[in-house]
Amino acid sequence: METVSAAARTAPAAVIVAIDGPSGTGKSSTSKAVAAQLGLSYLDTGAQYRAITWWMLNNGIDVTDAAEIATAAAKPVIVSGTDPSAPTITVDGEDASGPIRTQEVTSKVSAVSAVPEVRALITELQRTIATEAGRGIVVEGRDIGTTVLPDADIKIFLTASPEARAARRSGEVKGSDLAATREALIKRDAADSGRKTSPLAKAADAVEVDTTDLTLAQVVECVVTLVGEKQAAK
Ligand SMILES: Nc1ncnc2c1ncn2[C@@H]1O[C@H](COP(=O)(O)OP(=O)(O)OP(=O)(O)O)[C@@H](O)[C@H]1O
Ligand SMILES: Nc1ccn([C@H]2C[C@H](O)[C@@H](COP(=O)(O)O)O2)c(=O)n1
Repeated sequence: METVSAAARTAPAAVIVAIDGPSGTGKSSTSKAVAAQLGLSYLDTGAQYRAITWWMLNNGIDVTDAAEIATAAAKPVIVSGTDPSAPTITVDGEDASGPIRTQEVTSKVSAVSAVPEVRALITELQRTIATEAGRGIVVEGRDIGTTVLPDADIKIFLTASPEARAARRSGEVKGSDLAATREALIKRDAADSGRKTSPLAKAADAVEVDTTDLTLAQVVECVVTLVGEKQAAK
């Protein structure tokens, strides 16, 4: 007869939460808060694409040349720390959390992340991290529900008007130009939605949450409730 340990009998099943959406819809803030509240790990997949872009820029790779990007893609070692209260990202052992947020990286990341060889490597890394998260994980990005974790327990697609998203982003940087921020967001979303390989898209079975008129606390409560309902129905 098969024996089951006491720990295995009592341990709750790991829960996988996929949160996708365009830039500035609140994916990172929401995902971190939900993960912290539910005791889950957290993975910012955008940070991984930013990290590989930063490495390419630092290593003289022509980021307008897809073939050059593809050839170099496996060289950097990217490590993500998944504690929602202190997420980390290193490239070849170096802390990259600051440099990956520069304007230069933001303006180049869509081109680098569109290269299929980059996506294949980063997707594999993301799946390994999700598999190893003992209690479960909240993974946020653009293609998590459609491609990276199509069997996620719950998929959320966050949206917000371009005006609300631009206002949120402008609020982070003193003196920033609201119209220019809005145009930059729209341009990056168009590039991310228009690429051939796993574009930004809502999975057919994702729940869409429009955050335009919701506070961050309301969005977090909404997602925590949806996760709870899904787990209760299991
Ligand atoms: N519901 C909300 N109401 C008001 N501000 C919010 C809300 N959600 C997030 N924010 C703020 O908007 C900004 C962008 O949020 P966040 O970084 O979480 O978005 P994101 O979708 O992860 O963006 P990106 O994809 O560009 O990384 C942050 O300053 C955050 O504090
Ligand atoms: N799953 C993902 C996550 C991110 N990207 C790309 C596209 C984004 O413009 C960029 C930066 O993401 P952010 O830090 O703004 O969330 O990374 C992707 O292609 N797939």
